[in-house]
Amino acid sequence: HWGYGKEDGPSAWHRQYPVAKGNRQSPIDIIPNEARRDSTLGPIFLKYDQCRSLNIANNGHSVVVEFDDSDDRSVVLGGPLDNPYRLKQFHFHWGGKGCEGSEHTVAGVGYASELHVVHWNAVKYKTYNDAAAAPDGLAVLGIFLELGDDHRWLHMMTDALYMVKFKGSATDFKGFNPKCLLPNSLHYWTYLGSLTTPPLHESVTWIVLKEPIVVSEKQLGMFRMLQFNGEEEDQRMRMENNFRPPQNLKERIVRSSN
Ligand SMILES: NS(=O)(=O)c1ccc(O)c(NC(=O)NCCCCO)c1
Ligand SMILES: [Zn+2]
Repeated sequence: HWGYGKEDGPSAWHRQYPVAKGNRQSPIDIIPNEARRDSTLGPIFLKYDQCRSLNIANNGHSVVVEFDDSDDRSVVLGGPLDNPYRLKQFHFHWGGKGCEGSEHTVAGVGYASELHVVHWNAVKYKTYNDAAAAPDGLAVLGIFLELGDDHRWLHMMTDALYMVKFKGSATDFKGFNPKCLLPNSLHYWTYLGSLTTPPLHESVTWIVLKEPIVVSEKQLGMFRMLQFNGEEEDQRMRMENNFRPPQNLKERIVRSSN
């Protein structure tokens, strides 16, 4: 199975997932001066007030909070999107102690972590899995995390991490609204890309916010109590450095909101 180690990590994924060498892979290095300011790009709107979080889980690659996506109660719309995309889950990617951990980089500089809020096109596709394999199936909001003071609300999630220490563990996680994890500004870069983990489907319209949120080293350190391995496995592997490095931009341009 794939992972983030020397033998099963990002440089090996192409063997089982040849699309890893495709033309619209993610993440990328975003170069602000080369992004095309596009006046036709409107603001994005995040309609999360009616969202219903269900559970928090360790899937062996990250920690994921899942939402009830049985109707259009919580969606992202506007910006580069032609219709509303339904909120499905959010998860994080992070580094080891003090080293980089984001997936996208900005002019070659990485952040300590990156939050991905995943939405799917339920107007055109019947299921999330169908959407995840379609070129306009997913819209993922990328939010950078930089180190500084404690984040006021992140503790609501990090307090639950001890319940999902091992791969395959999950627990109820109700009443969490990801709006509390957004920065002040919704200015963004957008480009067409892919899932950053296998199966690496080229199905994502990326919307990467320019303004990071701030979390403390202590809070980010809580993520590293998680493990890649299941409880019954004898090899204990701390969950960290679960990020794919930037991929070739190929024939793409990155657009910038105003
Ligand atoms: N990082 S991402 O581009 O935002 C992203 C968004 C949605 C996804 O579905 C995946 N990948 C995924 O689900 N892979 C299946 C195996 C994982 C659980 O076993 C990655
Ligand atoms: Zn991700």
